[in-house]
Amino acid sequence: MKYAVDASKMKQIDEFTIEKIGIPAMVLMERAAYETVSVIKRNIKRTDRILVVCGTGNNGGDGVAAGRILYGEGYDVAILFIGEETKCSPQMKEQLAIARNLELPFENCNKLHAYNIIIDAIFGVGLTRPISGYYADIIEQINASQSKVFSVDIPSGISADSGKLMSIAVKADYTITFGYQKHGLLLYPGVEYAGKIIVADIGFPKIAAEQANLDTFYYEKEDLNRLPLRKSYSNKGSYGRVLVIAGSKGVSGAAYLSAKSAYRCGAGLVKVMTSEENRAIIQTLLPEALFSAYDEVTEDSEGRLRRLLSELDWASVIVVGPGLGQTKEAEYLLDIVMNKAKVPVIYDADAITLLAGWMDYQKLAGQSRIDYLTERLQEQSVLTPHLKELSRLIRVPVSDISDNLIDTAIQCSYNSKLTYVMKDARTIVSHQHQRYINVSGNHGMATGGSGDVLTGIIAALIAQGMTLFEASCLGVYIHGYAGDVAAQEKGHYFMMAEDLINALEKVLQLKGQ
Ligand SMILES: NC(=O)C1=CN([C@@H]2O[C@H](COP(=O)(O)OP(=O)(O)OC[C@H]3O[C@@H](n4cnc5c(N)ncnc54)[C@H](OP(=O)(O)O)[C@@H]3O)[C@@H](O)[C@H]2O)[C@@H](O)CC1
Ligand SMILES: [K+]
Repeated sequence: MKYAVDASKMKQIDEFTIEKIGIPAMVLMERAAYETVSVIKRNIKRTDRILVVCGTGNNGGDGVAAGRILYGEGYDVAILFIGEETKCSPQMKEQLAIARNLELPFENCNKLHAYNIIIDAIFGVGLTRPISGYYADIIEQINASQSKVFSVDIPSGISADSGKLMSIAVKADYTITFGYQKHGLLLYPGVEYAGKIIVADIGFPKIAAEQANLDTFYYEKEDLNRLPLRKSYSNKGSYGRVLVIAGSKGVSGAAYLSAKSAYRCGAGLVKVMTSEENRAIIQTLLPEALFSAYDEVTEDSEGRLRRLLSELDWASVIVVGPGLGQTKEAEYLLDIVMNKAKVPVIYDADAITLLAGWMDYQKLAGQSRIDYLTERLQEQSVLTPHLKELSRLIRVPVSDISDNLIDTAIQCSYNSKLTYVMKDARTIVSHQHQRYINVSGNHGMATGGSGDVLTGIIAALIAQGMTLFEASCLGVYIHGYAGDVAAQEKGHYFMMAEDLINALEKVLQLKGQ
């Protein structure tokens, strides 16, 4: 697990390190410059011509210092300073003075074509507003050039908070970022502008991060070790009972995919509760699953309710929604789950659309939709909307959500015990004040049934004892990782949901490696 920061958390860490610990800003800057140089040297040739493009802030200072170090080692380097010198930060002023004392060449016009390596040190985490004028012209020229581009801390023009373009941004081949990953480098489109990202340690002490209360993290391969332990002395009862309430007349795929994924991720028992019509197909495709029909014709309504309640009591975790439809029947089932379930519930797909529809007809008496959900659903609930479903749920346009993914996640879960899994190219899992940004996965996963697989994986992890938040974060990571394996084996066009389930075999075997 690694933390990622936004601009304000990074500033808190900087300030604490400089002011409370006493490490001078220039020391940090020199270390940042050395780390930058070390990455550059590994990726260029001695004969290359290097142009360092610097802005007025400390990002520019890092760039000038890196240029000076390379110059000292005999590289062919020039500095292009853009901006007004009177506006420079104190450290940038010092770096410029040092560079001048050493008679580093300064380029005073933008002859970018004469250089084949560009160090982008125009803006870092201090970028606060859209870029225009001369700055935008230079960035355009950098992007049009054939040069290899190294961005210092973050590609200039990418918001460190959201990953969005502040009108235009440098397209880098490498980004050397200091101390911590930035939200903007993990989120789209920032990811695509950053190229290969190197997180460099420049000596921020641990205590600086602790006092900043870092609250956003991501997983890497070693986090697969978080998978629940399996004991040699155990039986199927030790690994939980997943009840998948899913599917409708003639719609069995979603229920099948969810249930199979739950089994493949280690759940002890999985029961599919679906329409009687799906009995034959589910029992043929997945004979390991128990079966229960929610529309048994021989039952009267009381008998049916009794059986539904006993199924809810049987389960240690419930999935409701995949392929369930939005009929009266589906509403009835959802209503019972919401009111009677005493175990964790994952609300997915049609269940989320039905919840949104209910809220449309309710008089919420000034209560926000997020607060209504918090009050109405059991604390032990996970909601897994993709952005369109989330938009219907909280009545915020998709474009606003996608422009403010992290802020939306904070709003949803800050005053709530619910866990939100906001599914997108970078899925965000949010629970109270913590957020997880998922970095596994690829566009090949944008295929029917992919979400049903995810739901089954999360359910299995909850069934095996993980908390809802942990299970959601790890479930999303595993799902994406399986997508990466499937893409490697089958290709982005060809792969489909069943391939994700098959790829789980390889992913789960990575635990302990
Ligand atoms: N502090 C530390 O300890 C360490 C910091 N480090 C480095 O410092 C970087 C952060 O430095 P920073 O805070 O000085 O901000 P930075 O990104 O250089 O840009 C701010 C400048 O840009 C300007 N500006 C902003 N938007 C603009 C626009 N649209 N168009 C035009 N101008 C615009 C803004 O001007 P103003 O808003 O004042 O008009 C200001 O002059 C960080 O990313 C890392 O690389 C490392 O050395 C490690 C130690
Ligand atoms: K930069």
